[in-house]
Amino acid sequence: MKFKSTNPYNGQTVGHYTGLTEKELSDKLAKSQEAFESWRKVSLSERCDLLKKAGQVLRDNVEEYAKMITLEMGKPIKESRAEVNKCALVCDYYADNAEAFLKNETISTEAFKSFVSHDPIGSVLAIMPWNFPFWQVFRYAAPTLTAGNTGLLKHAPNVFGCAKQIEEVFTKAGYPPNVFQNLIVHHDQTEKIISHETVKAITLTGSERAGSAVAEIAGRHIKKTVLELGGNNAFIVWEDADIDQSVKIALTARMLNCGQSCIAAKRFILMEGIYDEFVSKFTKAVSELKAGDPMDENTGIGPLARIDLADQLHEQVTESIKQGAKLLLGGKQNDCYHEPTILGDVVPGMAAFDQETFGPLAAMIKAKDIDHAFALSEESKYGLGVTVCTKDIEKAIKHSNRVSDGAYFVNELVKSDPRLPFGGTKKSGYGRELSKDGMMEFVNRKTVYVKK
Ligand SMILES: O=CCCCC(=O)O
Repeated sequence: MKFKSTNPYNGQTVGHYTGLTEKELSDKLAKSQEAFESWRKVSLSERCDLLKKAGQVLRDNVEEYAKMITLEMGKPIKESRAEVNKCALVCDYYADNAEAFLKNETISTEAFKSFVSHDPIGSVLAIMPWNFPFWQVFRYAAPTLTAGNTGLLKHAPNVFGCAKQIEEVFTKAGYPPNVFQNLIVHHDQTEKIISHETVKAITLTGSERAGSAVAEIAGRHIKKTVLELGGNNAFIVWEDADIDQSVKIALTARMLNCGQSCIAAKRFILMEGIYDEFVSKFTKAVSELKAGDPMDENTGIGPLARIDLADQLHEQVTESIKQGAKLLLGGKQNDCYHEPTILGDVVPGMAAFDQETFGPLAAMIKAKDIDHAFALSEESKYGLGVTVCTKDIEKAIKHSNRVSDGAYFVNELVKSDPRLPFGGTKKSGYGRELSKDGMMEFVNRKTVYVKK
């Protein structure tokens, strides 16, 4: 099978890739198992040294990798560089902390000795999306490989060039062969990979539909999954918030990566008293974003990664307007490009409220008071994260238990950080990435009990 990646900005072909035959795939799976047998015996300090080197390879080649990201999925080049550098950061983080995370945990009992050890489990398959094509892979690979597992990557077909480069990062860093392998495969081959005896667990970042399909197959084979799925984050602005600062945060929260992020703020829930001021300042800020070629240093907003994504966003805009939302800015689509769009007077029942919108569309929603704002925020099947903007920090902290999502950020956009657990609730998935939690997902926390 042949694959092709295409620059969404100009439609030019970026690369051609040949898919693995069934025989090649079986060979790669066998090699992954073989590599695991020796990789698990490599000392932790050596594994950490290699991870540090991987971070250095990323830093040394930031321009080349950032260029591939931008060419394949249209992210503005400055954001692509930031993504590659963040991958280097997550390598450093686990290289520096793996020993502390993986050390035996003593638990006192009546035994002579009792403790929990952290053993690797084998090959972990990652099914990853195109929106942060490097970051999503490194945040799984850094802890998972360092814990002594081997990695298999099934990346999104529109970023197979990135997938190839990621495999090269590990090779250049000096990892033993087959500890990390990129699999150029079609979706149809996924079931075979998941059910193969070599694969012990699966991590997926993607849509609710993909998550459910993968978890179903994995469940049949009693294999663990970590799922990081869609989101419809609320960005709540209280009456007392610093509006200029909130607008600045809101702009990045919604427009980073051209809005193509699960944790992007999508529903802006504004107290009635500040609704007009926030909407007018936010509209001005969004209208000043410079659209254009994502390879251009000054571009703030590029195309969406594929035309079907722009079509889908446009449908959500059109449907919401039919349902009564007011078009305040943008609204037009041209191939993969969709104008940054703001809809006012959005209420539950409209597409822009109920559905995840994966692009530069911001829904402005009025709330009567704080209780109403939290009630609106909770009116979502997703649960990735919520932002609250306010000057009353203590009150905001007190209200953190009103949010059932996986994250609650005050005066900051919901973002991932290697030091903090990352993941969702409800239809946003389960399990945690990053921090110690992320490393614990794919180890056998083994109870050791020793009696004299
Ligand atoms: O679609 C999910 C985006 C996650 C971005 C991040 O981890 O920062």
